[in-house]
Amino acid sequence: MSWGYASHNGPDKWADNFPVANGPRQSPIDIVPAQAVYDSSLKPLNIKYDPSTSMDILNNGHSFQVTFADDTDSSSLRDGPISGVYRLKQFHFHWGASDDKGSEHTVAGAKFPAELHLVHWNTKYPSFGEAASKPDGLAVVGVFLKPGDANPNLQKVLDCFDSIKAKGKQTSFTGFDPACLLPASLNYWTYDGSLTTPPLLESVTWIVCKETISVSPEQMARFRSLLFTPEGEAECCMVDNYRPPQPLKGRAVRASFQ
Ligand SMILES: NS(=O)(=O)c1ncc[nH]1
Ligand SMILES: [Zn+2]
Repeated sequence: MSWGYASHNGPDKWADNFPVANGPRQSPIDIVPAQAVYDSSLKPLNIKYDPSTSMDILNNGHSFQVTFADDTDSSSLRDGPISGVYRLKQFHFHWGASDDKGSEHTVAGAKFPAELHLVHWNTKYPSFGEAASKPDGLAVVGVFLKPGDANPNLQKVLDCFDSIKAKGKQTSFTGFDPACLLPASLNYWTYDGSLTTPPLLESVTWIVCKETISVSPEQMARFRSLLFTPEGEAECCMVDNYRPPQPLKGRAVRASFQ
């Protein structure tokens, strides 16, 4: 039985196979801006991505992800709340069956229809796999999607959904610069957390942007046209692939802005 987002294998069941699900630094969380502490020592995010590192786009049965070549530092994240260089490995999204839900982090209880995650690993470790088990191993930049005008940069990703509709489908996706998915302002909240999917490893420095990017209703419909299921199986729409907020357990959330 593998994990998923249904009632029989979803977030409430993950602790059965992944006991860290009840750990001290789980993600996502509800971010309460009024309780975030402004930290003037936090640096601006230093993000440099090289479009030639984008490789392919895959439906992995939980989300879709765009994977990057991470054998050099050419697509990486520096500064912000982290030390050293973290390489971009992949980005993916989480979304809902309707616009009233879908994000993993919430802001003073407010949910967004979708959330983008850009996953980076600390190059002080030899690989993503190694880094994923270390408390300072990963850094994920989160961006909320807000209903509004169509997002032309997002459309480039959505246009190849016909070739990755079912679980396991993959297609080439080169020359894409994920920086075009970032909001104009890189003001952020940051806290120590975890992967929001099994194995839920407590190795993530979360960097959640305050500013949102736009997505149109038609574009949200495209997200919801993907399938959790492989070809040949009864079709199950890929929707509500988000984990709800987890207990803060005394953690501080810092803000890079006043
Ligand atoms: N959703 S997440 O960014 O915490 C993640 N990345 C890889 C596995 N899970
Ligand atoms: Zn994610």
